[in-house]
Amino acid sequence: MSSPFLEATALSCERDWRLLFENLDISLDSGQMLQVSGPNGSGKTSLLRVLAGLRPATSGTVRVKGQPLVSRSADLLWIGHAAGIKGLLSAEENLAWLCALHRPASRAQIWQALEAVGLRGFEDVPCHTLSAGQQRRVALARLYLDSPPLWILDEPFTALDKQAVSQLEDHLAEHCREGGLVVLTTHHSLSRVPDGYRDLDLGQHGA
Ligand SMILES: Nc1ncnc2c1ncn2[C@@H]1O[C@H](COP(=O)(O)OP(=O)(O)OP(=O)(O)O)[C@@H](O)[C@H]1O
Repeated sequence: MSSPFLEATALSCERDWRLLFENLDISLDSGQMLQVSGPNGSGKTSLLRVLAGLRPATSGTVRVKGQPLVSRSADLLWIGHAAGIKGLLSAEENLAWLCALHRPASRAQIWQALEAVGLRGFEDVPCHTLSAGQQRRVALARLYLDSPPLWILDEPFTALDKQAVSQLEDHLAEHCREGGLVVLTTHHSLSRVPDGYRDLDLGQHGA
């Protein structure tokens, strides 16, 4: 039997001597979406960072395709709750830089991705002059470029208007339908979820 794409076993996480969650098991395969929910401070971001290999768990293991997770794994795309873009660079430059680190993209592909997130005409202005929602769209444009199957997204809907929220929901569901996987946190209640949707409430499963 093949291993799940993402498998976390007996995960526990402590921060500042506080136990956020313990003994958490997660198994996720192609087509599935996991929404990590729970109150502020319950450990959602901490869990996502552990699953993305950006911080160690206090105990437990994370495996991707049966292998121990390595930091900067090429199998996953992480977008944190801060837009994570450089204000002095343009939208195009930000994406070119991020893509160069992971999966190179041509100028035409980057412009297409920016168009997909409604940023046509804003490709070459410095990002610090964009609104918060536009800056979020720059970060999310990576979801419209060649990307790994597993997307780990911390509060991706922050600052987006209604139309952009709806578009992103559709895009995430489509990614799952096409065999991708999504792990996300959001306080927004999703109105369209794929068949393989699951919720993990750290308010109930946390420590
Ligand atoms: N860099 C840090 N150093 C120490 N403690 C931290 C750090 N980041 C977060 N924490 C603590 O870990 C706990 C969980 O934080 P986390 O950001 O994972 O929660 P969250 O569920 O994502 O919250 P929110 O819904 O507010 O985004 C909080 O009590 C927080 O104070």
